[in-house]
Amino acid sequence: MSETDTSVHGAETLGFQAEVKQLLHLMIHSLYSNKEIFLRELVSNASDACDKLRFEAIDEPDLLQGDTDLRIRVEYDAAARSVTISDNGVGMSRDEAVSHLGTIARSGTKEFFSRLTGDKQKDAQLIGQFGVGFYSSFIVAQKVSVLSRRAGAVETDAVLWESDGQGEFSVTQVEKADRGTSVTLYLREGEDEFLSGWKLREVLRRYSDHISLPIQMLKEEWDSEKSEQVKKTEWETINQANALWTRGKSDITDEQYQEFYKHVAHDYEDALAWTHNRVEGRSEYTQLLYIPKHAPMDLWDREGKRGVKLYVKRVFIMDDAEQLLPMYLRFVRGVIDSADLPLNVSRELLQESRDVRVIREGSTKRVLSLLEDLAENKPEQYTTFWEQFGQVIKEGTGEDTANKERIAKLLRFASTHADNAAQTVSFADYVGRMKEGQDKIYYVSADSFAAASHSPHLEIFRKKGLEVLLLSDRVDEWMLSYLRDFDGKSLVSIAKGGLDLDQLADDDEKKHQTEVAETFKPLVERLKAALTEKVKDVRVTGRLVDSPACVVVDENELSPHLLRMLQSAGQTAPDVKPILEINPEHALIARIQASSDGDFGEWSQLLLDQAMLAEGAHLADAAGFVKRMNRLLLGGSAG
Ligand SMILES: Nc1ncnc2c1ncn2[C@@H]1O[C@H](COP(=O)(O)OP(=O)(O)OP(=O)(O)O)[C@@H](O)[C@H]1O
Repeated sequence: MSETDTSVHGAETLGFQAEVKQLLHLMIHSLYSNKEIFLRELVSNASDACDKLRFEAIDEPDLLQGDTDLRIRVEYDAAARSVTISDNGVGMSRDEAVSHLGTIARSGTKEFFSRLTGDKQKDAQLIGQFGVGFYSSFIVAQKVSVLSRRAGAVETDAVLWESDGQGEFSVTQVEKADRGTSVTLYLREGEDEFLSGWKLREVLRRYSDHISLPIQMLKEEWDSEKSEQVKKTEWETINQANALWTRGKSDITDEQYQEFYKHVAHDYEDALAWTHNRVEGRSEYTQLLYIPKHAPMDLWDREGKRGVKLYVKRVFIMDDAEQLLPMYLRFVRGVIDSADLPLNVSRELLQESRDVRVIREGSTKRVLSLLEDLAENKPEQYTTFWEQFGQVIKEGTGEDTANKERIAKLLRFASTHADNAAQTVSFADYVGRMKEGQDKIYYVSADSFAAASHSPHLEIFRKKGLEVLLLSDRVDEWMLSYLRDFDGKSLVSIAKGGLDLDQLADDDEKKHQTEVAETFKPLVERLKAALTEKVKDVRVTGRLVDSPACVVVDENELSPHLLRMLQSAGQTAPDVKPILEINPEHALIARIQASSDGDFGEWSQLLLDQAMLAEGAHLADAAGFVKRMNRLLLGGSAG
């Protein structure tokens, strides 16, 4: 928070929050090559301020005080070397100016600062993602003055906020004849290019044409006597000044769509893709929804910002209307403009509204179609999307049962096919590569990709050339509890239950397995007796090739990986004893079989412990394991 320093002639000097100072410094250095964005940001703020006023005036029409033509004006003064952006929007009170223009109160702030690297280019991108906003004024201005009067406040109760962007700002109570905000930038040395009507018009048209309010500048005419452009007293509107989403698709260029995205999403980068539709019939609404290129800083913050902007008949109602899209599409940004909702709709009302339910279902379908289109026709873009938002989409399998099948088709996994961590395999790819006789989709889940891809359970699959999906995202186990099959093929964990690869084994193999099980029966019984408290069962397996043993759990039990996740989340997890499976072909099994009764207990324990370790478990008695292993390595006896 800011702290009060001095109070001179009614002006109060306050310090910026530490993060603001840091951000200002970074912004000036990292974003200089794209300095004209300050104009976009200030116009965007002015437009938001007008939207807010229009919304507040629904309940309190007096706020408009007869001045109902909301607009934004841009002026320059060559002599004073200043540019001013003014609006007749909602304005700010003194306290609002202090907190909005002196601090950053946004979720994801901590995360943002922790990710800065000092590398100009990378940081510029991060700042862009974080949102540059008002502070971008200081890229070109050595001093900024904000004069503002809150709608509803009296003339004498306006505020003048001033700063050179160095660490402090001052606020003074002043008079202002009309409502709204004027931001004046006193340009730095060398920034004179913005003292030109032509240049300002060019930048405004490029960045702010989508703004639905008129953006006005004073008319200029060429004076041949003076040989210069001369300003008139009349204002002219330099943008189209109608809401972009109400225009026909063919009247909007990609650049205009992108600039509008930056305005609604407060993003600095282009969007990855968008979908724009007008829905008519029983429910009438327009949606313009975008998928960003980057996950926001607060994607995993439950309190984080989400949702789209809601308009009712072109009147702005609220930012972040969460009810308009399901949680797993929380990264989508954009606008929904309803013709059916009442103007005084509240957040509570949104929760119960049938119209909202219809909009939500319709919008979800549109976003899914957009993603399907990317996946099919623009695979590179889909890869970008998946890297950023894949884990969130997986939540949809549990959250949105109605669309579960469509969501399942959008999922991508790592698998033993490419054997790297990139999640590029769809269920359809997997099914297309299934072996003859294979009727299941196999997967293994672990705490990390490395643990999954080194799982001993994979050995027989690798040997037989059967593909296995390698799952290691935190959300995977949760997803699997909802997603049991795909296209009629059940999803089967290779670490659970007695693996039934019978259809894939030939007669000789089957015969061999039965014989082996018979031969090793006595050893199995000995192991069971030695590990009686620690395992549920011991059996001979055909699933191992290089490892001597592994642990599995029963089909209907929670996997060890899931149990560990529950424990680390502080939940009480049931006590599940594993089943120890041994590889009869392994030399270590032969060694154990030959060990004396005195050593057998130690060997059994060692076998179990190493199988647990390979599975990713933490041993309760790791020191005991090490001692035991060393003793046995040196050929000693249990003593
Ligand atoms: N012209 C204005 N009229 C009224 N309030 C304003 C105006 N400009 C800025 N503000 C207030 O200051 C706040 C901070 O503005 P700033 O541009 O830094 O961030 P933002 O618009 O919230 O987000 P972003 O940084 O992503 O643009 C705004 O949210 C708004 O409350």
